[in-house]
Amino acid sequence: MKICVFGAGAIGGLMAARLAAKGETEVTVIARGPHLAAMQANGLKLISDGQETVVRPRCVASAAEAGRQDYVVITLKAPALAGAAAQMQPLIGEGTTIVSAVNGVPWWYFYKLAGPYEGRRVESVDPTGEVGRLLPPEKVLGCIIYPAAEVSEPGVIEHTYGDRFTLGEPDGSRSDRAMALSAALSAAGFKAPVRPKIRDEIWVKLWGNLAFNPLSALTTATLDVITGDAELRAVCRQMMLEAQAVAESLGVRFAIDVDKRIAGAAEVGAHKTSMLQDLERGRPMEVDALLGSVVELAGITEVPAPTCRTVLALLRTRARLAGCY
Ligand SMILES: NC(=O)C1=CN([C@@H]2O[C@H](COP(=O)(O)OP(=O)(O)OC[C@H]3O[C@@H](n4cnc5c(N)ncnc54)[C@H](OP(=O)(O)O)[C@@H]3O)[C@@H](O)[C@H]2O)C=CC1
Ligand SMILES: CC(C)(CO)C(=O)C(=O)O
Repeated sequence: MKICVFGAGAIGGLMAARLAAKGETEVTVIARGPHLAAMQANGLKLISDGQETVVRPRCVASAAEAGRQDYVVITLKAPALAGAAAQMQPLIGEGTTIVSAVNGVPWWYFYKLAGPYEGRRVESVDPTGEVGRLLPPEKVLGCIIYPAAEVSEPGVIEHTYGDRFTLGEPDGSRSDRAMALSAALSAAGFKAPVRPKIRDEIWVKLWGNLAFNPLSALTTATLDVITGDAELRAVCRQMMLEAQAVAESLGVRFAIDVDKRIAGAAEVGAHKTSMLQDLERGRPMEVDALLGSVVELAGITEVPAPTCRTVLALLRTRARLAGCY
């Protein structure tokens, strides 16, 4: 099985390192800059549970060098997707499965979503339609990322939490391609269940990101401060309730309630959200995938989302002024 991880930073590096260590799949990573150079020179180092492992997957700069793949796992930050979709074309053939492992509302969200919105485009993440054209939804397998990791120095991935990558077909089927990838990830030491309602899980993950990440970027507060402050917590809760109404109008069912989700985030403690980290490092922020898309879906479904809209306006300006949007 040929698996290419496109954008093998923290999450992609973690996945690639464990797959390569298992040795049952042919793993290629596509990365760039000093991180790629370090992996090519010294291998990919994974630090996890106090253990260091160095593996040597094929590390290349371009899809042309990697060639056709059985699976292309996209682990880019959301703002990089539209620009990178064209670069991925040499990886994609008739039998290729594209695994979308990017936080937020994905470009394929409305593909095979039974109901009045089937086939619509999510403009916030696919503004021109190019992403959907170059990465056709019928090739896509959804993936929710639960682990946490970071590139602590070029070529080195520090894995801090979690080992689950939930998979799911847009139509909910237990397809051969989903089961085969699940088996490969499980053999590499991850939990990789194939779920019938992948959009329900997208929303539970997104629920936290759409509220905590923007508020942390606006206030510079860590998760413990946001969830511990009555006023900020109320803003988060209101955003999450608005988002829940949007999602439910699209057929999503939440397995937990909003207060349980907030309590879960509070347990993470003094964590700087990824959006705050991106802001501090001057990197593109996942504004549209995490919140712009939710406000767009609120418009499509005609569900009022005034708090989400207000926070989005503030966040866009904050991100623009920092050169991160
Ligand atoms: N890290 C985490 O703990 C978690 C991350 N996620 C989500 O996972 C996704 C991936 O995040 P994460 O792994 O942290 O991101 P990273 O920034 O660590 O990894 C993305 C990598 O892709 C590279 N890249 C970007 N564009 C290209 C390109 N055109 N060609 C080759 N390489 C490219 C980046 O290089 P460069 O650095 O040069 O831009 C970077 O190395 C995001 O949606 C994130 O929100 C979800 C849960 C936890
Ligand atoms: C804040 C947290 C833990 C949940 O919203 C997260 O996933 C992030 O930092 O992006």
